[in-house]
Amino acid sequence: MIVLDQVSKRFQRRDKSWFDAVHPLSLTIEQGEIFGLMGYSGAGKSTLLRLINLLERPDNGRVLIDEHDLTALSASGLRQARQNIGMVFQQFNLLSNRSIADNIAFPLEIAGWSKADIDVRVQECLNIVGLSEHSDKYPSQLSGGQKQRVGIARALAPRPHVILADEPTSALDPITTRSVLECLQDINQRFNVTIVIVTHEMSVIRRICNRVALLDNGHLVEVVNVENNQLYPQSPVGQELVRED
Ligand SMILES: Nc1ncnc2c1ncn2[C@@H]1O[C@H](COP(=O)(O)OP(=O)(O)OP(=O)(O)O)[C@@H](O)[C@H]1O
Repeated sequence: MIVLDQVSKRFQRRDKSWFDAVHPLSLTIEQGEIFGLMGYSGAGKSTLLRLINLLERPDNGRVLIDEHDLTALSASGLRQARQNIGMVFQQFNLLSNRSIADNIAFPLEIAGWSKADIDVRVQECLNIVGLSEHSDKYPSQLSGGQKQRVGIARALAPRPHVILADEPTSALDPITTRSVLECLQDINQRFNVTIVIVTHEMSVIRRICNRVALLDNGHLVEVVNVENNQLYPQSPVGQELVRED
């Protein structure tokens, strides 16, 4: 379970004035959910996502994952805790000079796994995302959708409880988007991994999310349930986002 307790984040602009990217907000995401963060550009979605693994440290408030307060951890404690939180990026962020298998192995090497355990786990993850026959290729030899599957396999490799996905399908065409979303959904269902996904596409929310937090100018406007691929926001901004879909 992820608990954001009154977290906030402000950035300093070039002219030294301060800008509130995330106003104080609280949110609880249950283990096993696929939870969306949605809003217009600049709403604070990515910043909020990055507060969950402390890639951005909140100015105030606490972030609890499985009841551990990440904001109270030392640097080494935080490194350890991050093993439990995978991340998937819009532009994949693969290492171009490493093979697919070695990209997936990377977080396991950092975490100090043995070579034998890494080899087994990499094969498992390749299998899960359907890329077993591509293990010796390099990222430049894969399509966008395949690259994102490698990104997902890499995030999954250390057996995290949580995967944070920042616009994972925004660089992909609609058909590839569908297959990448199915891959995320499959991982969620098979391994009960909580997935938090930032998107500006309502279709992504409809397809795979259980709930979505709607953000507007750094404020949490409402949290909406998604049932049978439908959602009925109450807020004006939520209704606008649905209407524009
Ligand atoms: N490191 C930073 N320094 C200064 N301002 C920042 C920083 N990171 C984000 N911001 C600002 O905070 C606001 C929220 O950014 P964020 O990326 O979280 O929004 P978003 O909803 O994900 O938007 P988008 O859909 O465009 O990516 C934006 O105005 C952005 O310019």
